[in-house]
Amino acid sequence: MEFSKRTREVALEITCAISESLGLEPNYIHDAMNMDRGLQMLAANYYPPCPQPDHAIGIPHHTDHGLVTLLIQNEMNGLQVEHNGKWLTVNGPANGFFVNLADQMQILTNGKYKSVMHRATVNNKATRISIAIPHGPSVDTLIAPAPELLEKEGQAPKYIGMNYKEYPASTERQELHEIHL
Ligand SMILES: O=C(O)CCC(=O)C(=O)O
Ligand SMILES: [Fe+2]
Repeated sequence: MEFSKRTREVALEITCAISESLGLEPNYIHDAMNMDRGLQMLAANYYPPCPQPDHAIGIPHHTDHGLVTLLIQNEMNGLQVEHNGKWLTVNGPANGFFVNLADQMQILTNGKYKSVMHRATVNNKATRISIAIPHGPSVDTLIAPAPELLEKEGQAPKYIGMNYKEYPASTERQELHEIHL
């Protein structure tokens, strides 16, 4: 209980910083995404040693749903993020969180912040454990590019608005709902 409360505070602080970085009120994302009723989950991943790590994958490539995922792991690395078409291994910070931005953040910011493509590899030395704590809007929130941001930047929306609870079923293609003009 205390852990979920404290991790939620960290995630909310990150949304405040992102709001400010976009020239919006610090509470903009919190309020627009109804985060007082926001979805918080916890996924514990267990990756036993694998004799042929090059022929296996822990979790295939994906982006997370939601706004901000906090990730912690034991002393074994394994998370990889895609950057310029290459997979980069993340050196997990000792006693720290790795922060992944997720799909609804990309939609809300009209693509200014990207939802990171990532995957988990396995190794043949020791068990790896990771705990992912995704934070999302409340399930009944309409997620669309922030009108205030579009106006400020003079941009057209790049994504179609959608209720958050409809989102998981609609993304089997692993593509965000881009508007193709
Ligand atoms: O184990 C990891 O480092 C990644 C886990 C992950 O991507 C997830 O649970 O969504
Ligand atoms: Fe993930």
